[in-house]
Amino acid sequence: MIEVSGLTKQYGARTVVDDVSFTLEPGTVTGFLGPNGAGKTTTMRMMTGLVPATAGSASFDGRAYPGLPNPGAVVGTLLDASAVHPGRTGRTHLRLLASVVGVPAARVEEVLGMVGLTAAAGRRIGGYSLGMRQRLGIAGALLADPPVLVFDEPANGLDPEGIRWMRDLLRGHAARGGTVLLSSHLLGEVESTVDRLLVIGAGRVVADGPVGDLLGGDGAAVRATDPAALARALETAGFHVQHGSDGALVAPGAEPGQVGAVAAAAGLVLTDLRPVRRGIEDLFFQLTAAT
Ligand SMILES: Nc1ncnc2c1ncn2[C@@H]1O[C@H](COP(=O)(O)OP(=O)(O)OP(=O)(O)O)[C@@H](O)[C@H]1O
Repeated sequence: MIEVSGLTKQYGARTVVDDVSFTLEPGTVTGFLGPNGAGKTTTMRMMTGLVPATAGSASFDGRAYPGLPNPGAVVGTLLDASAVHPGRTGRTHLRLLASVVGVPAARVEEVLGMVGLTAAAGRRIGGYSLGMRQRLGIAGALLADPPVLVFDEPANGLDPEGIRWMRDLLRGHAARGGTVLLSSHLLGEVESTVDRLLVIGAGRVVADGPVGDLLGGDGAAVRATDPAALARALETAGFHVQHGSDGALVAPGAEPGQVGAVAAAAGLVLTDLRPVRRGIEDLFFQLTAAT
């Protein structure tokens, strides 16, 4: 288990991470979400000893990262994918890392295959695309098959296929009992990957809980062949009805099943029915307005 307790970082008079505490359980993927500058990277860097904390602590099964005998075998980090020597090939870079974390060179070929870089392994990193650099960074994090992965904005530069691949990788890791923390400023990027959201704003944790609880159904959007009749039926059934900008009707607070039942009872034909979920931006503004 990972325990972060009261982590705080001040740069001069500015507190950029303010008393951040959370725990991460094995078998889960946690999304660390917040807008640019919220303090995600700084928190992750403090957790992994890259920057000293002004106050507070982070421990991995009871030990601080710098105190781990072989940190790379416990925590795989993706914290700055550009911090690699551009003149080296991907393979050389990983072989150097492998010697640091104490894994055989054969493992380099395995992780190159896992991240889809086998064909590009002999090329210089300077010629890699951003997505390829991300994949190389992920390969490095996976080298020692660590139980914990701490990834900062891993979707950066990845195309939709790459994002799907990463989701499978991280979900697979958690399914095998691993612990994953991944940051993003876009909910859509991580929504289907994570079990839990940890939302940070202006250096403080503003929400922490299962995705469904934080972003649960907030209403239903519906289209019908006779929208006016549907609007009347919904209002008669006690739902408030709004006209969405895209022509759909929106019933705040309604479950799609309730809307479907009203339509069925009124003999109306629906052409589209889906839950409306508030985005991270709405959630974020609501949470920060409340604090
Ligand atoms: N070395 C530093 N010196 C001074 N201020 C810093 C330093 N590093 C980060 N900050 C500031 O700390 C705040 C939090 O930055 P951080 O990179 O942790 O945010 P973030 O949530 O990761 O944002 P992003 O999504 O933009 O990466 C920002 O205002 C940033 O300017």
